[in-house]
Amino acid sequence: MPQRLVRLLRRIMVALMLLSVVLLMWQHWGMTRVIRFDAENDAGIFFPIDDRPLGGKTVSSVTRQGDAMLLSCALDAQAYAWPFCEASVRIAIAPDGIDLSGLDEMHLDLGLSSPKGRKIRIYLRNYEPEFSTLSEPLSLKVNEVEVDVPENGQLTIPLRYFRVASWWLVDQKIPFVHSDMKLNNVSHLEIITPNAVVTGEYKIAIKAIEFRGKWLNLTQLLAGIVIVWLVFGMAWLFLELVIYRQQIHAKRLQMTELKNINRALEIQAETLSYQVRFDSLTGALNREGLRDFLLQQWQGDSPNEAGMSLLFADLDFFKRINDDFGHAMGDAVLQQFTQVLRQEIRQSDALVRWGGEEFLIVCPRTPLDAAARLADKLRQSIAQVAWPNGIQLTCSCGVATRNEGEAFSALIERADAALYRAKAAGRNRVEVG
Ligand SMILES: Nc1nc2c(ncn2[C@@H]2O[C@H](COP(=O)(O)OP(=O)(O)OP(=O)(O)O)[C@@H](O)[C@H]2O)c(=O)[nH]1
Repeated sequence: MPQRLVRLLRRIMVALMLLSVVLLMWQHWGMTRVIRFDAENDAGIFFPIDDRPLGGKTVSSVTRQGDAMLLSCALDAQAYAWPFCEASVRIAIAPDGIDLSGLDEMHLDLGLSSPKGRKIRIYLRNYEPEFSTLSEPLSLKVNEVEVDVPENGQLTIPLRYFRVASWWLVDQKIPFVHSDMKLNNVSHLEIITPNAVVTGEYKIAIKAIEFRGKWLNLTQLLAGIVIVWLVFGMAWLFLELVIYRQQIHAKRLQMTELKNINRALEIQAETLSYQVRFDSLTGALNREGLRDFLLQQWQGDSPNEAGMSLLFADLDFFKRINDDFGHAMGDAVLQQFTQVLRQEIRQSDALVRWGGEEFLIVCPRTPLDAAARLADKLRQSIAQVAWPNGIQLTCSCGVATRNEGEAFSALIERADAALYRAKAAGRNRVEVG
């Protein structure tokens, strides 16, 4: 992977680690969400309710008193079986309530004056379309707690302590599947006198109501962090995959290029090896090629073994062809001369251009008389060839057979001497050395 990209990904990873730690710390010590209602700003949402519509004689009112809303209640415990009075606080307008389900606790700043005890009931009324209707206030689910109000009036209640009122479930004939506590759509809060009451004056001063919690709970935050890490990890893996594929592609191209270069070098090596051993004009072996041939030849046989014959063939008056018809014609004649010689000799013989128009024919395991016959056959063939431009050509040949233990150079010298004699004797002849 390119270094720049790796550095960038590492930085992002470090940033994500820091962000995760910061978010977890913030969730633990901060991230506070507060929904607050107080007498000073929200006086209009407090209403008195009592038991008179149900046949009771309790009289209640809600008035503003300083920084609190005061529920004053003349409670008559005789006229009705379940006497009560309450301050109803409309925190939203049904059917659109407030979702308190993600919050942790409810805090009340209260004052209480009661003829008996310090208990109050609190209802959180949840609108649920499965059974709630706007025309029937009692159809909103009643989630309740009954608590003691401390002397200082600072009351904190975890929201999970609320329970659906059993009397409400019975009254409203709510099916079991809807009987769980739900605070996802709360439109009303009610602060009510307790269950067991005596006749007398009750006063509840409500300064503030707060719902407190976190913007995100720990589970939500952890889920979010895990998702972000998973996305980051997958993006990293995907990137690695893309880069890996690119690298493989580049490697393949490189391999193909190397193969091509290799092939070109092989061809070049083959060409060079050919050029080193063969004469470029005639295709006959050159002196290096002759060396190779002799080495191969002597791999099996002893170098001192007799029986190898050598023919030294040379075109007669070749110079004249160059002079009369030009050098190109001379080259063509040399090529044709080579072809004729090659056709006449055996596969196991070696045809070597010794220099200029001089050619050696090395015949392994060939006695002198056979070599002399071959030389004469060659001479006759050359004389019979139809050369270009009606040229008449002959060749002379010196033949020698290797004596046991004789150096190859000595054999060449003897064949050359025989050729010299053939030339001296008038050309178009074979002389044996
Ligand atoms: N066209 C051509 N001519 C070459 C080549 N190599 C050598 N020659 C020519 O061959 C000629 C050889 O001349 P000489 O040595 O006098 O031999 P010759 O004319 O055949 O005479 P004899 O051998 O005495 O019969 C020279 O003119 C060289 O320039 C070649 O590769 N191509």
